[in-house]
Amino acid sequence: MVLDDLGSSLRGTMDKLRGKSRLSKEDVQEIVREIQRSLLQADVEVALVMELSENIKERALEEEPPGGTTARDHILKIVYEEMVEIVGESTEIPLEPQTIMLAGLQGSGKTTTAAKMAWWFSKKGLRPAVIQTDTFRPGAYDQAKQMCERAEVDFYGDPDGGDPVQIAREGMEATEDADVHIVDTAGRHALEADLIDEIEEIEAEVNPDLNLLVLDAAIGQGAKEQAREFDSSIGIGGVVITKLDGTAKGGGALTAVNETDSSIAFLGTGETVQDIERFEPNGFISRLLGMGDLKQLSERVERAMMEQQEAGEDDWEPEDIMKGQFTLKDMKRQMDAMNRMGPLDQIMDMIPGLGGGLMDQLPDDAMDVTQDRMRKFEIIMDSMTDMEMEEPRAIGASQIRRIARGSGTDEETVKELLQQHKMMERTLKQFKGMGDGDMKRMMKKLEGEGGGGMGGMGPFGD
Ligand SMILES: Nc1nc2c(ncn2[C@@H]2O[C@H](COP(=O)(O)OP(=O)(O)OP(=O)(O)O)[C@@H](O)[C@H]2O)c(=O)[nH]1
Repeated sequence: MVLDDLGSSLRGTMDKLRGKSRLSKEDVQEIVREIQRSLLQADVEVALVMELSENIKERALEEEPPGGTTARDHILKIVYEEMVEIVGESTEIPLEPQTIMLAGLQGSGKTTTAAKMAWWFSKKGLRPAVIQTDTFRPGAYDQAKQMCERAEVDFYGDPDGGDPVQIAREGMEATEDADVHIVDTAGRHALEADLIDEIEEIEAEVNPDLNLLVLDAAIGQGAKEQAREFDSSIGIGGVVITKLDGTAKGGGALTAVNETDSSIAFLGTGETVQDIERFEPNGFISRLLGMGDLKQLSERVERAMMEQQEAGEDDWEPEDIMKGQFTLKDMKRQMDAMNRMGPLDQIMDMIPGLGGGLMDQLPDDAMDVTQDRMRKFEIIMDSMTDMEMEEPRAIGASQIRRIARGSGTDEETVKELLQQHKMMERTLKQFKGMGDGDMKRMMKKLEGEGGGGMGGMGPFGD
C-alpha cells in the first residue's frame, strides 16, 4: 500500500509513548520528525510535509488529551485527522447515468483504468461503455477493446480514425444505450500544448460530469505540475492512483490531490479488469499509520460486545482482576471474547502495535497453532469443575490426570494451560502498582481490543 514504510517507523516511535499520559515537547518533536522523514521518502512534496507537521505539532502541544485518553492515543488521533484533511474523503461517484473522462500522461494507466471502471460500474448494476479516443498510441484501440471484452462491457473505438474529437462524438452516439460513458483520452510523454488542446476539445464534445486524473503511484514531484495543468484546462474532480500493487511510493498522488483540491476516487492494484478498488480513507490512513484498520476493529469489538450482552455476560467488571485475582474463568472469558471477533490472525493484524512487522516475523503456521491451542484449552476448561476454574493453583497431579482423560487431551496440554494461566496472572500482577483509574482503563482497553488481553498467550505474548 502507498507509503507503507511510514507504518513501521512511526509505529516504533509511537510505541515508545506507551504508558505516558502526557506528551513532552521532545516526544512531539520526535514523532513529527519521524512523520516528515517517512513522507519525504515517499515523495510527498516538501511544502505539504511542512504544513502537515506544523499542524500536528501545534495541536499536540496545545490540545488537552480528553479524560481517559493516553498520550499515544491522543497524538494518533491528531495525526490521523490531519492526514484525513489532506487525503480527503473518497471522490463521490453516484451510481447513476453519467459521463466520466480520464486524463493523464502516457502510460499512467488510463486505458486499463477505463476498462476497470466500466467493470466496476457493471457490477453495480449499471450499463457502462468505454469510448477510446486515443489515436496517438498504436495498439491503444486493441488493448481497450480486449479489456472491454474481458469486462463484458460496451466499447467504441475507431482503429482507422484520425480525429479524436470526431471519435468521441461518434462514440457517444454509438453507445447511447449505455448509462455510464467512460471516455479514455490519449496520453503524451509530457505536458505538450497539443495534448491540452486536444483534451479540451474532447471535453467540450462529451461534456463530462467528472474528469479524473490518472496517476501512476510511482510519480513523484512531477505530479504537481501535471495536476495543475490538467486542472486549469479541464478541471480535475478526482484522482485515480494506479499500479499500487508495485513497490510504489505514492506521495505524488497526495500532492496532486492537494494541488487540485480534489480527492482520490479509485485505486488500481493490478493489470486485470477486476483489480480496482474504491478509495477508502479510513482504512487507508489507519494502515498507513500502522494503527491497523481501526474502523473495522471497532466494529468487530462492538459486535462482540453486543453478542456478549445477549449471552448475559455483561455484568463482569474487571475489579477482581485488579485486586490480583485472575481465575481460569477470567481467562476463558477473554478467549470467548476473542473467538467472537473472528479469525485470530485478522484481529492481530488490526491491533495497533501488533500488525505489520510482528505478524511478518511469525512463521506462517503460528496462528493456526495458536488457534488450535486455544480450542484445546477451551475443551480442557469444559472438563474442569467450578472449584478448579476458580482456584487453578490448587489443581494437583491426580486432577490433571482426570481432566486430561475427561477432555480427551493429554496431561502435557493441561499443564500447558495452567502454565499459561500463571503467566497471564503474573503479567497482570505487575500492573498492581498502578493507580486504580489507570488499571481499570487498561483492563477495559484490553477487553476492548480483544487480543491485547491475552498477554503472554502464544508466540505473540508479552
Ligand atoms: N501492475 C499494474 N499495472 C498496471 C495498472 N494499471 C495499468 N497498468 C499497466 O500499465 C501499463 C500502461 O497502462 P495503460 O492503461 O496502457 O496506460 P495509458 O495511460 O492508457 O497509456 P497511453 O495510452 O500510452 O497514454 C500497461 O502495461 C498496464 O497493464 C495497475 O494498477 N497495476
